[in-house]
Amino acid sequence: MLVKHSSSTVLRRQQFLVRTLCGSRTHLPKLIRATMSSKSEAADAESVLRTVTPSLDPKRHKGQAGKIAVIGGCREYTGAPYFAAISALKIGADLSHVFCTKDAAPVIKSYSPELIVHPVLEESYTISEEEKRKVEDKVIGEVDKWMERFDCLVIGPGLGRDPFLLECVSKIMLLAKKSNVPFVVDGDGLFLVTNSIDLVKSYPLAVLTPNVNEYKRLVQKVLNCEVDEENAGDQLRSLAKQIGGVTILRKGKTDLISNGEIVKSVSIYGSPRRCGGQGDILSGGVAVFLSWAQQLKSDPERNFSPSESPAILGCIAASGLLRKAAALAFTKHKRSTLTSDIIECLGESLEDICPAS
Ligand SMILES: NC(=O)C1=CN([C@@H]2O[C@H](COP(=O)(O)OP(=O)(O)OC[C@H]3O[C@@H](n4cnc5c(N)ncnc54)[C@H](O)[C@@H]3O)[C@@H](O)[C@H]2O)[C@@H](O)CC1
Ligand SMILES: Nc1ncnc2c1ncn2[C@@H]1O[C@H](COP(=O)(O)OP(=O)(O)OP(=O)(O)O)[C@@H](O)[C@H]1O
Ligand SMILES: [Mg+2]
Repeated sequence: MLVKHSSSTVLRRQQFLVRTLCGSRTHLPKLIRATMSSKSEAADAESVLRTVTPSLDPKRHKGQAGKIAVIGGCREYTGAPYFAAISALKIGADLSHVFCTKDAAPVIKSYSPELIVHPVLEESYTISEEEKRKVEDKVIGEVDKWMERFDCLVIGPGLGRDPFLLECVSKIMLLAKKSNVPFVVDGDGLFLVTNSIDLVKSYPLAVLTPNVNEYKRLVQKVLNCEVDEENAGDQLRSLAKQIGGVTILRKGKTDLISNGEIVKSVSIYGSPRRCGGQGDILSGGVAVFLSWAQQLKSDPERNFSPSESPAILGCIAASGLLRKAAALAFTKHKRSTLTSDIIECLGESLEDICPAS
């Protein structure tokens, strides 16, 4: 039988072996030294999922389990905002909104009647130079009407990179910060933030979820160096610290999470399929679990330690659930596993850990 060990067990064993064999740290082989100097603590994702997922209490009213808004969706991309928004609902949020361009809205609406879709964003090609200021005010006004009702935003899935649209989205980020609404920045939202890091700097309610390319660009821009795989945990911690303590979830074979203080890892076995859209599920999931963890934090009977910040807990829970659902979808669909198949497995995977009754 194949026995799997957690990375911390493996690390402890490596350290024990190395101490026993070499006696001194200076003699350690390079790879083991790198692992030791780049410590991250393996998170118990299932336990976090159990802690943050609320029970289905008949006394609660619509909205109390979370109101999420995705800012994304343009002419090219309609799948990404849909995946993020529908995942939020499938995990257990009560309401899921999408703010997208006028072109994308009918398409996203046609995927699902469950989503509330606002066709408010504009790309440069639809407006003249003279209209820009008026249109920007209108876009901001439309989003502002709703802002205080949201528990968390997901900014970026399928947003595209149109300069005028991104300018409007940077104003939406300022609105969210003014209202203390947490936000998850993903996809093209990270393109925007990497070029204007002040948009998120020192905002404790910001979570960045970069994939391999997005992370590389962030490291180059903020730390002015290349990605250092041998010291992955330490580098992530430095990056988060440099951006003023925002939370970063670095996606990959192992998901690494840091807020500049601690580094946690999630490496539950997921799926070998790398089809597009899995990061979008993750961003919707982080938004929901972060909102639930925020609710727990406001409970005076709960004593939160700094390592249990809602953002960190949200990232751990979403990563664990996505990986579990991806593994389940893969057992059913093998090579033809798609993002929609993984979304269909979110409920069953969460049920396995936190039964509804
Ligand atoms: N169905 C959809 O509408 C989808 C839209 N998406 C959106 O597409 C936009 C661009 O996102 P991308 O993730 O493509 O941007 P990236 O900058 O991550 O990827 C750009 C290119 O890098 C390559 N790449 C990706 N992962 C890599 C890896 N591990 N190693 C080496 N090369 C790699 C890809 O093949 C792609 O051509 C975002 O707005 C995103 O949200 C994606 O979320 C995927 C699904
Ligand atoms: N090599 C890998 N092995 C196992 N799981 C992985 C691997 N790479 C990524 N994942 C999982 O897939 C999730 C999505 O990561 P990915 O890098 O595909 O994001 P992305 O490129 O932003 O996706 P999207 O196509 O939605 O934009 C991660 O959180 C992680 O759990
Ligand atoms: Mg992505």
